[in-house]
Amino acid sequence: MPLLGCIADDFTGATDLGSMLVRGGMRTVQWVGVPKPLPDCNDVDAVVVSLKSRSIEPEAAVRDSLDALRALRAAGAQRLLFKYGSTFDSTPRGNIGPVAEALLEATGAEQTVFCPAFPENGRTVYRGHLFVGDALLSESGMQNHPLNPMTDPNLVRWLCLQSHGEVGLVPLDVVRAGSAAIEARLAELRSLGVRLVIADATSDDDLDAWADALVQAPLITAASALAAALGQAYRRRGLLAGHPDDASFTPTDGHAAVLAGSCSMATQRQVAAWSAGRQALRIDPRRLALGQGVVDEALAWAESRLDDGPLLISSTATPHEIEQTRSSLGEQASSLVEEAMGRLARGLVDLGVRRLVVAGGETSGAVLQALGVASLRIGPSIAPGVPWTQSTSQPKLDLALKSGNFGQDDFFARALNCH
Ligand SMILES: Nc1ncnc2c1ncn2[C@@H]1O[C@H](COP(=O)(O)OP(=O)(O)O)[C@@H](O)[C@H]1O
Ligand SMILES: O=C(O)[C@@H](O)C(=O)COP(=O)(O)O
Repeated sequence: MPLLGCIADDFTGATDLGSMLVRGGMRTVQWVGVPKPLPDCNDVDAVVVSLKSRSIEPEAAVRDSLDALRALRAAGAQRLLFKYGSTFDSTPRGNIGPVAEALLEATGAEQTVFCPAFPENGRTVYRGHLFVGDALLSESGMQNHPLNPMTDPNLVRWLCLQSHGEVGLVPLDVVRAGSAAIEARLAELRSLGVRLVIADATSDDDLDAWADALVQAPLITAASALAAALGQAYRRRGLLAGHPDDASFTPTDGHAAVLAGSCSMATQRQVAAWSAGRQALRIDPRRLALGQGVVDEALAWAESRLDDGPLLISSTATPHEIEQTRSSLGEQASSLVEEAMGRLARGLVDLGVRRLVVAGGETSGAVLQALGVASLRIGPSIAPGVPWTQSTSQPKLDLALKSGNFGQDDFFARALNCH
């Protein structure tokens, strides 16, 4: 029976979380949406439901998250974790605040923490301010995100905008005083009616302290890194019975390709590094909007080259180019590109691609939905937060869903072993 049920607001975030749960010693399955009928979950410690709820209307995100909660409860999950991006990807309207408040209501939990820190990937929270490496969130490149520009690094202020309730903070000095001090501060905030609490944390030891403090919590909201610490804390308390998974599988035979729809800075570097010496094609959203057969052209290009080795198709653009596209296409630019990425994925699989790297959370959601993948097994890690996964349905596909800002510059070549 799963101890922990997880709701992830995007698909790369879900595999990131799956990878960390496995690292934390939890036997984990990942569902793409809510499967019908529900699979048997007796032999797992954690179930992750991947939603595409990060950038939709807040009401729709709440509805999808509550559906996922019902399914997780029906599967027997006792505790709940709501996973969002370690860069707190959201807008002043949501969806982190509205979903968290709806989950508080539905679970009857009195309070929940918000812990986006992921120190191994440079995301730290100090005095409620989120840093990416040495830069404040709002100067990290995330201020230019096409869907959720992160223009304020102060998470207390940012979460306040999206929530009804008051937002509190457990600062680092309390965290460093240990889990009992954290619990005492949470109780004090509860007595003041503060139900939403930002968690300072700048190191993995801080996450261990948080995990110990939250071992009995019915509802936690966080990025993935806390999950690894939570798994270990659950085991220390004797809450996990089975042996951890060995996250390994035999790579599937077939062609390999990369689809990049992320415009994040790390993806821009990764696309440039790949394109410097390997097969690469760029698609232009403005040509997509004109209905110029861009997807068919790209698939014809791929068909004649797949035998020569892995190739990349991307829409990755600089902030300036995105601005230009947005001024001519408006909001529809993102959905046009996502729809094209879904069709490209289907076309590539028809051409024999069986190993697919996808860059971008929304992009991965569009691709998995287009491919009709229902659930994934978590495999070996390629970079912190990015594992290989394998689809459990036919045709068997190896999928690496890369969060926009994760991975080294040569991530694509590393993933596909083509150094
Ligand atoms: N050239 C482009 N112009 C405008 N939007 C784009 C372009 N390329 C991709 N997009 C859109 O930008 C969004 C990127 O989000 P996502 O895939 O989640 O990446 P990340 O993981 O970096 O956040 C997607 O909706 C994608 O369709
Ligand atoms: O926690 C993270 O940063 C990632 O798991 C994640 O969710 C990032 O989202 P995308 O950059 O949109 O892939």
